[in-house]
Amino acid sequence: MELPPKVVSAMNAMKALGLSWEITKPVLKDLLKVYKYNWEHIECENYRVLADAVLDSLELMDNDLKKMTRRDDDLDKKDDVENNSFSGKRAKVENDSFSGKRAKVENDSFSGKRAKLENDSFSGKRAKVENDSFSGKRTKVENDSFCGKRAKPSNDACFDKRPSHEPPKNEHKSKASTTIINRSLGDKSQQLENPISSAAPPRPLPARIVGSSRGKEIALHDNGKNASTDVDRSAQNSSSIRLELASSTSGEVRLVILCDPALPCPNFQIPSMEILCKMVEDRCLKSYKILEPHFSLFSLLKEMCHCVMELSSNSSEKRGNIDRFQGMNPVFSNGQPEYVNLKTSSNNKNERGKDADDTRNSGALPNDSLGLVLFQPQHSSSSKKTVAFCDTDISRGEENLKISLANGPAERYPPFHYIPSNIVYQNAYVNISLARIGDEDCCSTCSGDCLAASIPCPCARETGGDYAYTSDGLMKKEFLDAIISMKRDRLQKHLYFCKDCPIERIRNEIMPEPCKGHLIRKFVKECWNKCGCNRICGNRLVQRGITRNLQVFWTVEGKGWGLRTLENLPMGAFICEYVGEILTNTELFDRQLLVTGKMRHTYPVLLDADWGSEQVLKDEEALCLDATFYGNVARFINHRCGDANIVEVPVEVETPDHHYYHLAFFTVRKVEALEELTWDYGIDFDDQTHPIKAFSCRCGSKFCRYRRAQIRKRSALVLG
Ligand SMILES: C[S@@+](CC[C@H](N)C(=O)[O-])C[C@H]1O[C@@H](n2cnc3c(N)ncnc32)[C@H](O)[C@@H]1O
Repeated sequence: MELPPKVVSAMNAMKALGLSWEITKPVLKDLLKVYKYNWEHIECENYRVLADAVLDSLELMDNDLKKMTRRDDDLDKKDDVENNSFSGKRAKVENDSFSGKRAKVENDSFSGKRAKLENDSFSGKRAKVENDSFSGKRTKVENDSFCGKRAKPSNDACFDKRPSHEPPKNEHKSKASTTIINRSLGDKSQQLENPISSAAPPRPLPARIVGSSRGKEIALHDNGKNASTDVDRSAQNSSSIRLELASSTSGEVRLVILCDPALPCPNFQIPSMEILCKMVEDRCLKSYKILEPHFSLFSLLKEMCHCVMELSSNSSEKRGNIDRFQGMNPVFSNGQPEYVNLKTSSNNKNERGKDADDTRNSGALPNDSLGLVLFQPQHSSSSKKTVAFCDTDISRGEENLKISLANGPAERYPPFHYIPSNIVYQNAYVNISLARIGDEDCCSTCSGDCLAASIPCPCARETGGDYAYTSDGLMKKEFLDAIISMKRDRLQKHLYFCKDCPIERIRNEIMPEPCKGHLIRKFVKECWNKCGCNRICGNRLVQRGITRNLQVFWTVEGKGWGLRTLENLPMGAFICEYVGEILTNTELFDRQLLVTGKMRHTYPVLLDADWGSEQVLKDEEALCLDATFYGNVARFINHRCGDANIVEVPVEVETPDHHYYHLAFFTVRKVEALEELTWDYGIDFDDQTHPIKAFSCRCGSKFCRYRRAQIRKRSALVLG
């Protein structure tokens, strides 16, 4: 029978990742069921959800095989073996592939915290958490993904896959969450644990706006005195993060976000309100194409409050109360539950006459506030969290333009010294002297703008007799294309192999391995001080520094900080140079040995053009740039496999040799404002010998090499 085109496309996409039809088919089948045959979810991000689900199923098969082996050895656990025979496990693998996938999607969108947030053990969720005993998050998510919308009996059936003798590991944790509630809400907890619905019928729409796009359920409650008790229990039962909206007849409206602390999630961090808002706003913009320029989550929440008031009291008189709704405050935590206070009182005093901000530290909610409450899970209460509200220039005036920092966790902002141009650390030999620049390497007879002259000057020699830049200050397409194709073809032909490779020498002085090859680079040569042209000559671009509006921001994919543009960029636009300390490779190697604990290196770059063309390069001539301690904005550029939107171009400015040069980033396509700028670091994720341990790539590209490497590894484990 001929397969539907959508199925064929999905299969082909998986095949391209090395995943066979046999492995993909059952997973896809289940995914379609879960998503009610809505292909949109499955197709987005080049079938990312499907790829994750298949990967998870492979992993589970692998785990199951391992478990089986262990169990085979253990005669006392005969029942276990029966429960987990390969065929019996099949259903489990398929189911888990979904839950795994679902967890992944949500992790992706909430930078690792989602899986945590997703678990709902607040008040009425006790039974559910008790069921959740199979293996932490996964089983819990399985429930949500598979059975969340079903009637209770089938819900329970989902959990029955757990061997009956396994203890309910998380039972005690649901108690912990209750403790938090009581502690956090004080006398309000009872109201929130037994929420009572509004006099008006539950309104699914506002709930959807705030929390549904990833399948989150939101309970809309009213804890007012005159309300009835027909809460939307189904939503409550299947929810994992809840936003409670409570209003009273006295005009108080409170928004409460409840996160479950029940399951261990060492990386759980409460996001800053500003980041949270930004993220939701970005999503809204993306999903709903909201064009209103002043759209903000807070306005939306405020609107929600208005609606609650209007619906619950049938009166618009109380709007005044909410109109005094104020902006959020930065949140600082010292182990207390964190919340942001949306004050109803214009003088910021609560009814006890205390400054409302003080309640941040008391752990109690002010009685007269609109509290947007973020509960901090108990297990991470000791970790210090700060929220950065920086509207600052991270370059401290060193660049032509301010480089802003969008809000993010302040404690995660790296301690480094901003420098606008490279600086020699110690032993690197960088010979910058006018004497080394011959007549053929400069244009001393030029004047004004070289690009305006009818014949290209000697400085264009390096780029084949034509300038690499257009008169608009962009890199020419042909030049960009050549650079990109050389980078892509690295395995084919564009590599130099040293006789005596400085890198291999450092790794093993006595028995160095053969050189792994160095990329042959296509250089740009800019006019410089010995040239007759002026400073605004079109062949001086990189040396004039940053001219685009850039911003460092906290990525949602879990990549840490990243760099984005605040303006639309055409193809070929210069972004910035990679600036850092100029080190010899030995110095870099020594540094890496010294790095301890949580200290992380940025990815250093080797200035390795032409190494292979030299006989033997002395250590002090084989250079690299390290931006860990001293660097510029480029240290925030994250990696993307294959289809990054910027590319690094070697640029010769002060020296005619290729030991030391500048590495400048140019866009390879149009980039829209607010898009992250990414660069392919050229990492080989299979290379275990690289001095810097590769990270788990979360670039999200369909060309992701890390993902492929993982697939290869797992397939090898499972299949052979
Ligand atoms: C040059 S820094 C980039 C800025 C970095 N994200 C930060 O917060 O400072 C390189 C580091 O960022 C992280 N990173 C970059 N690209 C990544 C990706 N695609 N996936 C996951 N982590 C990434 C890795 O920890 C890497 O070592």
